[in-house]
Amino acid sequence: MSRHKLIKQLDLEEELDDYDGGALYDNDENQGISPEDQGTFIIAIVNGEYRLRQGTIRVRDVLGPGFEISDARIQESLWYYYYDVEKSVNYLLSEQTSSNTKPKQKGADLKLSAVDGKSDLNCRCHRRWVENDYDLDFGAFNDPDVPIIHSVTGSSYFKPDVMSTFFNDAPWCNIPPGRQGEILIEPLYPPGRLMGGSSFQGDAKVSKLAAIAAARRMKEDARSRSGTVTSSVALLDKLGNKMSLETPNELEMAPKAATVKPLNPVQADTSKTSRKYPVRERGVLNSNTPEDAIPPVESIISERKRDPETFSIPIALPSAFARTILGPSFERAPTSGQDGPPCDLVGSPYHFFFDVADAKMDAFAEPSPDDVVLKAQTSKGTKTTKSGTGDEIRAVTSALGDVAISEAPKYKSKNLDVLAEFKKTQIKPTANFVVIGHVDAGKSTLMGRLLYDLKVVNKRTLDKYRKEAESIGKSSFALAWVLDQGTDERKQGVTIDIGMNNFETDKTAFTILDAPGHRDFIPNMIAGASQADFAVLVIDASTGSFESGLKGQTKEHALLVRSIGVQRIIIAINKLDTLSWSRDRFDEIQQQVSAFLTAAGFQPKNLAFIPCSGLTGENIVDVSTNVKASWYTGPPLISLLESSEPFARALEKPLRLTIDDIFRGGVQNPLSISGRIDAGSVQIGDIVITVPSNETAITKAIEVNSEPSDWAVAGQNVILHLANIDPNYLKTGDVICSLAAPIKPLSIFTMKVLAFEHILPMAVEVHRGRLHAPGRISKLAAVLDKASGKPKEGGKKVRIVKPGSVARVVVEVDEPVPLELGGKVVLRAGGQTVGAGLLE
Ligand SMILES: Nc1nc2c(ncn2[C@@H]2O[C@H](COP(=O)(O)OP(=O)(O)OP(=O)(O)O)[C@@H](O)[C@H]2O)c(=O)[nH]1
Repeated sequence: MSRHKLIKQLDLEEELDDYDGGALYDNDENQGISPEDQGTFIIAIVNGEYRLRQGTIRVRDVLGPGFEISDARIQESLWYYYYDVEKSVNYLLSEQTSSNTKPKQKGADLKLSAVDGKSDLNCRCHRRWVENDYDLDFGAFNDPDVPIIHSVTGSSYFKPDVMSTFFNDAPWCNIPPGRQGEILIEPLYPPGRLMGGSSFQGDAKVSKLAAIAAARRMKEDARSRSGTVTSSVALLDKLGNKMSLETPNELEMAPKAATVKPLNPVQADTSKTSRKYPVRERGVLNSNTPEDAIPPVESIISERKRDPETFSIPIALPSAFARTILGPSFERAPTSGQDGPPCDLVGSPYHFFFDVADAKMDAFAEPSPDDVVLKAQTSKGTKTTKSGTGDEIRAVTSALGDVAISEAPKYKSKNLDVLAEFKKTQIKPTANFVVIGHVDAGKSTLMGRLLYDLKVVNKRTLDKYRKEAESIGKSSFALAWVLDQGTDERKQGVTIDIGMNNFETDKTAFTILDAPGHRDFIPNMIAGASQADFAVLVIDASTGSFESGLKGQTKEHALLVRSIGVQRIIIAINKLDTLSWSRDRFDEIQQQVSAFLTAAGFQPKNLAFIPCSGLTGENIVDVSTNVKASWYTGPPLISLLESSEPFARALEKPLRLTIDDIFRGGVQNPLSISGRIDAGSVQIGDIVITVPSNETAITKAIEVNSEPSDWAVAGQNVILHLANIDPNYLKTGDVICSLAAPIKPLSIFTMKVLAFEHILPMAVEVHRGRLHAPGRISKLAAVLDKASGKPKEGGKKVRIVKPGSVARVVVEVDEPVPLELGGKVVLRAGGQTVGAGLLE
């Protein structure tokens, strides 16, 4: 029911007119009220008004016409008794009786002592009455049975001595607003923070982020002071200011340099210390660390030490919680003054840092970095000259002998010749194949069977899947569960995302990319197809299923993989066990599919047909021994897979790796990405750049097929563990490139497209691997001749491209995308694939 309807029902438009809601919402304090809350608020007020009016009428009825009383008085008692008519009447009657017998007295005559509104609630109420010089009804005031008193001005007040019963009649959480303001007690000190103590106020308030930053710095200081790093800011300033991080090896040092911090909080006044440590900011090396943006707690503290008066802030004792957690050092009473930890930090999280840093690590307890250098100079008899640059450098250089930077670069590159390494290792040829086809054609079951028969999956695991599948009434899907690992996939018996698995034969290392067949998950299918070297098209041969599949995703998937660049396709005519291995059916399907695929651009030599049953395992790893299937004399599926051409690795090209997935949160490797290396190579310590965010990252570690490796090359499916990059700059579909030759992201491009549906200038989604970018076809440049690839006669005046035609179109995307010349792209609109092709 809408708000307006409700108000109408109450017939209270008048009340609404009188109510100045606008003024209320103009008030700053109420700017945060949502429209819904405003509605509720208005209704609450209107309801209250309504109940007051109704109550007034009923009270008057009960009191009778002879009882002289104002509406306001009745409504006050109704308000107090929470619209209870009976209580209000009783009260008004008793009030009338007492006012007839007891004299009134002026409030100004009232003498009250100990008026201290901060601590004594009763006195606070008294003070208010005295200050306002209200006329009070002292008869009622002295009567313990009367909880409320009235001034002669008509206002009501609650008696202080009945405060203990003040809320007795009020429902919890629904205390009338008029009774809330009077009992507010201002806190004596600022609200407690994490450890329950006080904290800074006003401008000096420190954010949680600053607290974390302070904690981190303190930890680093503590580490550096324990002797591992004896380098200094001054020394690095002398030498390191001139550091430029143009080369990867130098950049490697950046994080280490940045870990060398000022030795104590006072020194950390960033306005004075010029830090020149280069850090990355959106892919650019510059001299401002992100920490500079965080209000440094040390600088606040040093300010406080210098000018304690400005920062004289009320102090609270540490809370019991803080004392319990942090022990007896927190027991001491807070102090003020310049020495020791800032008094107002006692009991706050920051105090802990001071306890450690100030008490245990006096900033000047050890020689300063400059002292180290001077000592070194003296001990080696070197003289510093004022202007002799060479001497100065020599002095500093000799001092370096005393400076032990114990932290070795963490992700040191072995500077391997990766291509030579690759040639040496004699890795098996690898091949990725995508399994495509209409929904429920039996793709996952077929692959599950293949892995089971190859002993990649053991019997125990399969028995477990069988049991679990049976328990949810999906026993026929047990083999499919080898690939379908998601809970939803298993519950629904439908593949949703690409299922990946690896297996090896004597000749080749394969990666299976099991695509979802359902039309809703075509974008995921595209992601799998774009990583594939060849495809296995699974067709459900059973009656009616083949026909509906051909109209559906059998056709769409085949066209898609072809447009993406797949040239070889194995067609598994599946579920022949349901047709008693009918050769006729097999021949019929082979004929139709062959005609369609050659029309779609596949060469007949690149097509291979096989009759099979994933469920029974016939013709998968071994040739069927079934007599009914004896008409098939060809090889089993595994042999067809092995006979695929080895993937031609683009080893010499710059690194390209499309991010397939991003993993966050591991302790050792907080940020990792997975994907297939399309081109080039990568090794540990390499600096890579992500496109389109243009962020650099260090390759911390590499995994190839779940095994750690120092390097990886094109064609391998890898996990890269990255460092020195904010995960927010990474998303699936982005491309990891070599620093030397990154992709230039495109906002507009021309492509040659095979139309699946009618194409006109229209909004589309651009798909490439996991990349999905909204955009539009802004221009139809020409319709092309399929054979020659040249514009057809009159093909330049094109308004619409028919399905099956090839056209040149201009595509614009909302955000720049990492696409390159020759890149394969799919265009979809309204949940349908409208075309696919390559960038020109
Ligand atoms: N009789 C018979 N049934 C099969 C065969 N292969 C698969 N099935 C059944 O077909 C159903 C679907 O199998 P899936 O392997 O999930 O099919 P899919 O193509 O992977 O399905 P999506 O990935 O969701 O498109 C299951 O009930 C399987 O048991 C087969 O060779 N013979």
